[in-house]
Amino acid sequence: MSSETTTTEVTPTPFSPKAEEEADNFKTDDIASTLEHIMAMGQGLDDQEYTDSLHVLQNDPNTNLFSAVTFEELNLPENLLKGVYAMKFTKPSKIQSVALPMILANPPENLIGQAQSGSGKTATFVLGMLYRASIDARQRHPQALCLVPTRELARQIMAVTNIMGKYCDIETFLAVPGNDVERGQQVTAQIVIGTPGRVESLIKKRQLDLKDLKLFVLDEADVMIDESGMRDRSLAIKKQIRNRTCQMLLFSATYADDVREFAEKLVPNHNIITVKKEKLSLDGIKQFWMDCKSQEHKYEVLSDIFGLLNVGKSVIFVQSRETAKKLTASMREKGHSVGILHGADMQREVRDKVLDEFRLGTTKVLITTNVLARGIDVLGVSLVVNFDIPVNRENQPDPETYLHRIGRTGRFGRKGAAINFVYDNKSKRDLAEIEAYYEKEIVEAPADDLEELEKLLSWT
Ligand SMILES: Nc1ncnc2c1ncn2[C@@H]1O[C@H](COP(=O)(O)OP(=O)(O)OP(=O)(O)O)[C@@H](O)[C@H]1O
Repeated sequence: MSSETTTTEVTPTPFSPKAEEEADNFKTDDIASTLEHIMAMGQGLDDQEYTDSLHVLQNDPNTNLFSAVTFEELNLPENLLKGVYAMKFTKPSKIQSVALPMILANPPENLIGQAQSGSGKTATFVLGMLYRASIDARQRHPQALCLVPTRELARQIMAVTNIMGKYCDIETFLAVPGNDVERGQQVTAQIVIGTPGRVESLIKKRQLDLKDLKLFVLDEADVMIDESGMRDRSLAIKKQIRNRTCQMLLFSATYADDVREFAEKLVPNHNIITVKKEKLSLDGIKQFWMDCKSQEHKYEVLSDIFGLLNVGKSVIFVQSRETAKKLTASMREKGHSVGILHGADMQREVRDKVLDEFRLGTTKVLITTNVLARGIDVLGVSLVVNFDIPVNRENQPDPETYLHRIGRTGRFGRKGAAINFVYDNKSKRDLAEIEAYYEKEIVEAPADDLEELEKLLSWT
């Protein structure tokens, strides 16, 4: 089966003064348990204008947020329906209404799911996990496991699961480095969400037993099966599942052709939901390119943008941690308050704190690597800057990473913009290839006329 979707325009979501006040009063001392609170707060950030526009989108059959059915009509059990309403969702999106009947089917069905960034895939598989884990919640071992590529995404999905699972009598366990299980003890939680390395190590130490697993989810599935380290670990973990009828769900916004083929071999008797690549770019995200003339001049242009324009929360993507550090130093030297997050050589507590502060709005500009390119859902991100055009290990343009990066804005019908910095023939060629791949025009924006840029970025 296949589903093709498009989106139409809605208005942006300001960070409300009330939420900012709450954010100021909120201390992030206990990082591990604060995320749920922050995300629950985030649910209240939207204004009436957004809600009205969302209503329009969810009733327009041409959008990826449309659904012909209500959550009630999807036959969700009462406790899950209450969980959905705790998230303040009123109507399912297209992926939710198409995938949930397969996910909740009995006997369970396998699914390879694709839908645009920010269209509600997380809630789709989280409801699946809560549903399977609730069937016999008295069991004191894992029933559902979700593997993701980064600790940040694991924490986020855990928070969503805990909010949605408020009315289910089940426990969750976050399998990321730093969250240890006492020696001699086993994970008894019914739902486990984590990174492949940590999950594998718990299995090796006999602290995690997957023998009775009923549901195995790979989120950001294309990267989980494409990057050799992740793939090896994910496959080794899958081998530990002895329940032959364990349901498998794969989700991502992108699947390169060869990755999709591999996924199809990996998941037996699967249903598949696909989106054509020309339909993947969201109309709610304006895309621009800016000729910065030289690598060094990119630093000046970025500083000018944040010095002169009043942009909301922004994420700046760079290719390497060295560039992230250099750019952060340069921006701070010029008086900008920016956060930095990268995977390598950064303490995990610091990583958690940096992202929590960005969610709270304490930091408005975050400089990061591809570690935050996928899945991260922070309300109010109105601008993404590709300081470096994304390339793969062979130094070739990487359209999948591009789509995920820009998808940190324009979430669930909101509006946003992405600016791509180019400066030489290679970066221009790489971006042109990405533009051709998605068949969506990327418009030139001037690097030396910020008044004009402000007009281009505006949605009004
Ligand atoms: N039915 C719904 N009604 C209103 N908001 C929703 C609904 N479903 C999801 N959302 C919200 O939409 C936002 C994006 O959802 P989510 O993070 O699940 O997207 P995604 O498809 O997983 O994105 P990505 O491809 O980036 O991983 C979240 O803030 C989520 O709470």
